[in-house]
Amino acid sequence: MAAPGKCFLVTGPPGVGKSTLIMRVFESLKSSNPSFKIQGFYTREIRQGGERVGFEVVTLDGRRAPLASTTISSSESSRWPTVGKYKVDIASFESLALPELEVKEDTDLLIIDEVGKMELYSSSFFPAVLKVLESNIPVLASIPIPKFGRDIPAVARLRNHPDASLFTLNPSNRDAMKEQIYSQLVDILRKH
Ligand SMILES: Nc1ncnc2c1ncn2[C@@H]1O[C@H](COP(=O)(O)OP(=O)(O)OP(=O)(O)O)[C@@H](O)[C@H]1O
Repeated sequence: MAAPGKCFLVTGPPGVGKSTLIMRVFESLKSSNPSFKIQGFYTREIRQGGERVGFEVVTLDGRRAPLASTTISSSESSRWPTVGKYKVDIASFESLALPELEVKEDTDLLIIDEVGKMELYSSSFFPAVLKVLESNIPVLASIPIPKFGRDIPAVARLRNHPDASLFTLNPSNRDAMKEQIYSQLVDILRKH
């Protein structure tokens, strides 16, 4: 079992700065010690002509794969689940994200941005996240806030996990939260 508090969960409304915080913490950790072995992925928008047409998943070392799109309409994609106007390409997500969640002997930190509705359409994703939590590896992840009062069961489970510390962002506290998370993580990683 991971030591208490080794799972740092960042949450808050859409656009509040969860991904920005996670990437800033990642960059600060890497510049404090380039030999820290940090792996994981983040999700970013795909824009065309100023319009959001989908999302892609990007590993911390820069490999990319489509996650969801408004523009794909093949016979295959007609069976894909939808989130709003986006069709979720589960196979593409899994091909990149699942190997990234495999903890290696020298892994210091796992970054997962985010554990959200699209990602959770993969039935293998949440078990892989729980497996990371069961290892002794610190985790920095983002989770959505409940929408219209409805919580995603896997997200609720993560939030209530005994190893989880929750950081709820707003525009006034996000820079201070970044410093707080960074200083706690750098301490843990130095001892790891
Ligand atoms: N600390 C900050 N200072 C200034 N601008 C910020 C900060 N954090 C985020 N932003 C800006 O706010 C916008 C949204 O940030 P970001 O994508 O990190 O939010 P998010 O919470 O991850 O969004 P989503 O829920 O849609 O994934 C970006 O344009 C980003 O540059």
